[in-house]
Amino acid sequence: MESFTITTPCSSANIGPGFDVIGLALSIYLELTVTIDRSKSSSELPLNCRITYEGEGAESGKVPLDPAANLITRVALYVLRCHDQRAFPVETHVHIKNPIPLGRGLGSSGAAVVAGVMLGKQVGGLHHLDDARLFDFALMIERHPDNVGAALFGGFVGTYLKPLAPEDMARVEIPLSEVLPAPAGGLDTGKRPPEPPHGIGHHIKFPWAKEIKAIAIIPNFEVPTAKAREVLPKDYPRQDVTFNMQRIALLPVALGQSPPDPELIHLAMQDKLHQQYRQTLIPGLGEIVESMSPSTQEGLLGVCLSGAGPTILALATGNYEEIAKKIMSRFEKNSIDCRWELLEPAEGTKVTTRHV
Ligand SMILES: Nc1ncnc2c1ncn2[C@@H]1O[C@H](COP(=O)(O)OP(=O)(O)O)[C@@H](O)[C@H]1O
Ligand SMILES: N[C@@H](CCOP(=O)(O)O)C(=O)O
Repeated sequence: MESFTITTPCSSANIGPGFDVIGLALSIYLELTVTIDRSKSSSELPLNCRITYEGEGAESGKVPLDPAANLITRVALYVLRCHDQRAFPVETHVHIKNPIPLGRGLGSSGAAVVAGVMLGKQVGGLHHLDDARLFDFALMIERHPDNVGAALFGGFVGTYLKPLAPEDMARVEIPLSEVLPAPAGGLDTGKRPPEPPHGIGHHIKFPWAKEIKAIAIIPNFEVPTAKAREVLPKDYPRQDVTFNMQRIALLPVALGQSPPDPELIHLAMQDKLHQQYRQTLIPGLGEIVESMSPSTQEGLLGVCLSGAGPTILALATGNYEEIAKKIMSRFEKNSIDCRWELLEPAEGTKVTTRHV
């Protein structure tokens, strides 16, 4: 029996001005425990794989257990099929433990995609795939690099896409439905799926001041990221773009400096490219971002929408509960219940092999 565990952190993307660029891996971990019984020569299981699931959304059955429909195993199959392996090894069991809330702006899908590419690599024995190449595979599925970059590499990262040659660009623009075909019969067309071009995405790690912790205030409703991207405009006024560029030039320096400078961080976390448009989906967002500042709240550094929301991320050096409760009370005015968690920067995706 072969057994290994894949651990992938959740992430908060954007951190204010860094729309689709900046990501922060945080300490809630998706965990896959995988066992493969190599003594068996055939399997009755669909695609040779059995999935069990515990954690967020388990009771509502939101996460499919069919390996042709589950995001993690579909991504693993994509990696396998790009290497001419049609299914999982015979008798593969994937147990998913997922404490990352779904559709809340904490990168649950980014973590699932990264865990999926790593699963494909491990079960397929594709040891030549290094993290840079796994990033390419992840970017064929989740096409903004901030969450997957943070989930794969860990820490506080800036991510960027390389300008691609026209033929490679065409491959990256292939509709997602062809990269990850619809479930069941459609999934195995017998054709090799489109392989990612090499070096689509890159990242750089920024320092993070040890004093800074992240408070996640998590409302009890979901905002699917795809929906939160639809409300964004296609074009932006030049002054709004300049506003964000000025702040993004400050942000990585401000969050790396020890001791942290609250006024500088608060300024560096302002945004004009996504938050104002997403207010329509997240009642109270505008008021929360505008009303919370270090000058009126001891310990607070800055507040922003986490990813596409609805979670609010507050960075702070103390008074965590007080800050969380203030933000929660603003949501309560709009009849929204929340919970909160105190998180820290996390390392990237890890594989641990066990001998059973
Ligand atoms: N562990 C998981 N296993 C399978 N699917 C998952 C998992 N985590 C997330 N997903 C899928 O991703 C969706 C949420 O993605 P998204 O709307 O991008 O929100 P976010 O990434 O902010 O949580 C879920 O509804 C589910 O379909
Ligand atoms: N840059 C993306 C980040 C989405 O993050 P998620 O955690 O909400 O999936 C965006 O802002 O759309």
